[in-house]
Amino acid sequence: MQQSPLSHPDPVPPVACGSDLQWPEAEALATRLGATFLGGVPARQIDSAALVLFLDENGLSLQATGRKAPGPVRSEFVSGKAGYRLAHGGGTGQLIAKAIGLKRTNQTLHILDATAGLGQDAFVLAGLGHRVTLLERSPVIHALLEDGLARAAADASTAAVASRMTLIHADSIRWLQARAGQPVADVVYLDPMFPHRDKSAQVKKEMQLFRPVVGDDPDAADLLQAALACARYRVVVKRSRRAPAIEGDAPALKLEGKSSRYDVYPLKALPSS
Ligand SMILES: C[S@@+](CC[C@H](N)C(=O)[O-])C[C@H]1O[C@@H](n2cnc3c(N)ncnc32)[C@H](O)[C@@H]1O
Repeated sequence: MQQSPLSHPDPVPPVACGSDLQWPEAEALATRLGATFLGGVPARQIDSAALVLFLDENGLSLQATGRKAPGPVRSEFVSGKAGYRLAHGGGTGQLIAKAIGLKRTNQTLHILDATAGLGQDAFVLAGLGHRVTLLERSPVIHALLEDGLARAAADASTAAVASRMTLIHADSIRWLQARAGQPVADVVYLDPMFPHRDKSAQVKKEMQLFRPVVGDDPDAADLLQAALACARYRVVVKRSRRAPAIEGDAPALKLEGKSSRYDVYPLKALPSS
């Protein structure tokens, strides 16, 4: 796994663990992140911090502390929504697949997901057979995703999909700018944070914990420009349905779903076979 110095300032919450079993791993993570290590203590009993990274037998999660805190957020591929979608998903009929531009199920591409987050969209794309390189700049979100991918790689139901996903810890703007003019992937996929996103209960809970860690991604316009200089065929941007397009070049195509929209910036026709 590649590491690189980051320019984005991130508030790093303290790290705690569920039992002595996870102690060495949790302590090593705290050292790596430069975070305070709280040892083995239930997250709900920690009053000193608003957020905590908590490692237990279910993996690494971001949790709010205190008794009335919303539930944990983790990168999860084996169970929950991602696992269900992999088993029962809509294949190339899904809006995200249409935005990427697939015409046939046997066509595979190299996709760069430059705003990896918890990896849910990248997992859908890798589930369709694509090779996905994931870039995430927040050390906290990167740690959650790294943990989710490791658990997916160890489970028979998700190992093949996880093997097509490569995670890199980097700021995508700098990473792409360093490669400007050379195609780094067939498609560059972006899903930056937006101040007023979806208000569904699940998204709300995730965002309550996510936003203090990653902020609002105010540099999304720079990211789009950097992506346009590095994609072979197209750049695809996910927005919430009513959000304006990212500032700068206008998308040539907009695909609207129930809550999300995909803005497509084509550069060159995709191969048809
Ligand atoms: C809305 S979340 C992405 C969610 C993701 N699509 C998923 O399915 O889980 C946006 C993420 O992009 C990351 N991000 C934003 N700008 C970035 C950049 N320039 N480089 C790397 N990561 C970036 C943020 O740290 C955040 O984790």
